[in-house]
Amino acid sequence: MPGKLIYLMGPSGSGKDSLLQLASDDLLANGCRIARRVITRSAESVGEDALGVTAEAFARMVEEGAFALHWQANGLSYGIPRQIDDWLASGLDVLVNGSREYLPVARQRYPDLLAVLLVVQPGMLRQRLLARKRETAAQIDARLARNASFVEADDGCVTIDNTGRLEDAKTRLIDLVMDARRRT
Ligand SMILES: Nc1ncnc2c1ncn2[C@@H]1O[C@H](COP(=O)(O)OP(=O)(O)O)[C@@H](O)[C@H]1O
Ligand SMILES: O=P(O)(O)OC[C@H]1O[C@H](OP(=O)(O)OP(=O)(O)O)[C@H](O)[C@@H]1O
Repeated sequence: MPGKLIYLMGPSGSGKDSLLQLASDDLLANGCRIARRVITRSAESVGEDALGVTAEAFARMVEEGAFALHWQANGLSYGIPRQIDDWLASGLDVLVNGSREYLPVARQRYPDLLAVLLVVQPGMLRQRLLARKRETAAQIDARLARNASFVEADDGCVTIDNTGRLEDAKTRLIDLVMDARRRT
């Protein structure tokens, strides 16, 4: 029986990377792999367990068919390795740190994916992005402006609120993943 693709999205600063890091052991223990992204961001500033590559290397990987999914945002290119298809075929669930903009394309390729939207109370994103100290003030403004173009949630996705403790968001994520597995 194929596994389930869990597509995690949320505005920049909502806590996707933090949540995946905190939940990684429990996800693994529950038969869910986390896809390691390839990003055209320097290794030092990747800030997650991603592979940083040059734009040229990324373009080559696209040509070679290295990615199951790939998109561009925030001036960067992101790729999800094809390996996820082997995991899914072998019955493992796979969690992807995805893009809200790219969701319709991802849905075409994986019609049964579970879309999960991580949200925080308005006003808190800037605070969290500033605390992260990865982007410049201008980059933070651009990321906040980008949010205006997305609806908060639709019928096709479930939400996790990360306004409070990250530990609570993790509990909700694990529940969702286990529930999705039971229904597959
Ligand atoms: N529940 C939380 N409470 C307080 N700070 C948090 C929480 N979740 C994430 N953060 C912090 O917010 C910042 C943005 O989180 P991050 O995981 O990088 O978000 P994203 O990957 O969605 O852009 C980081 O500095 C992180 O430590
Ligand atoms: O279409 P959107 O939903 O806006 O998403 C665009 C991209 O931004 C995030 O990446 P990244 O990890 O670089 O940014 P973040 O850490 O600031 O969330 C997200 O994971 C997407 O790859």
